[in-house]
Amino acid sequence: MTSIDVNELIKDYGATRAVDRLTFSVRPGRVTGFLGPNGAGKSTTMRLVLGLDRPTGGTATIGGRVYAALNDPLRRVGVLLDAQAAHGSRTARDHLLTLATSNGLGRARVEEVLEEAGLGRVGGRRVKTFSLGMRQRLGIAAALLGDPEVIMLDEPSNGLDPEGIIWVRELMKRLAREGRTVLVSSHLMNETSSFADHLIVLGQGRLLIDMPMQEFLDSRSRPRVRVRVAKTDTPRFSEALTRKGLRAEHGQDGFWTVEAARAAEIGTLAAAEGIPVLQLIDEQTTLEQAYLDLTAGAAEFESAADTRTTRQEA
Ligand SMILES: Nc1ncnc2c1ncn2[C@@H]1O[C@H](COP(=O)(O)OP(=O)(O)OP(=O)(O)O)[C@@H](O)[C@H]1O
Repeated sequence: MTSIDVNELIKDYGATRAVDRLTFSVRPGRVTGFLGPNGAGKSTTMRLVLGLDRPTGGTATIGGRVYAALNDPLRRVGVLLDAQAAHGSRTARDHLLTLATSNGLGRARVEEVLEEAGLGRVGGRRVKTFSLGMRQRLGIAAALLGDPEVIMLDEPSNGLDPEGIIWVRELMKRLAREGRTVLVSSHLMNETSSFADHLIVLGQGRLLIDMPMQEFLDSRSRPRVRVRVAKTDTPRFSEALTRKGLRAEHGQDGFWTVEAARAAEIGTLAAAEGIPVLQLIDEQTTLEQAYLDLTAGAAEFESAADTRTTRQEA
């Protein structure tokens, strides 16, 4: 079985350290989600694994060998890096045929992957007439062409419609069930949690998380309660929460947000104090929020709005 192994990997572009002493393994038989904000180093890491760039330090290997040393690389590793890579004036079928014949693969395999990617009926159309989603499907078809043990997809759901997103999700799960090594990059935590068994998160070129998805879900998704009491009861309620060691914030909308607590606990506490509860809601911190908290500060580019909010809070 073939793993991708990254060991103490470093890549500098001038003064920018894009990848900073990364060490992790991508194992077969599961889908590994590869996440991080813009500029975190995901694409650079993938390019280094594929020998498209030279590391400044460390190693990146596939099945223990650098990509350039693999025999028959298309049959070992399937890659989607840039869906725009196909030549626009070629038909989708010709694009795949060129790849197939230069790698000793037959015409029948081209038809199989066209069908698999839902492009069976448009295989004769020129790529320049394709939507982004269709190009994405073509890129995935090309990645599957050599029936490879290792599949690396950079943002495969980019431009896909909801049906396409479900298709790519089911495809990745199936490839992993077949025992292949599947590495998929994304920006979106919620989306990744729908298909990945394992999670690797980067921030500013460094490894932030390398753990099973379920473990991340269990550790990051905490319960919390939103509760409202009368203004006159606010000081007593605040004291009661503090006595219980609960962390709470009082918002401008009059609600308290109590972290790591459930409605039953807060309702009982208020009742014991004789404080009428006006509203009480169980909440869950969302996965996307947990991910944003994790990568906060590691994002290279923040939107102007985000920066403003941070300043106001500071
Ligand atoms: N060819 C290059 N020359 C100079 N700097 C580069 C080059 N490629 C990447 N970088 C820099 O390396 C860092 C990591 O970029 P990279 O594209 O790997 O991140 P990413 O996680 O894939 O981001 P995104 O989600 O935006 O694709 C960034 O600071 C980027 O500007």
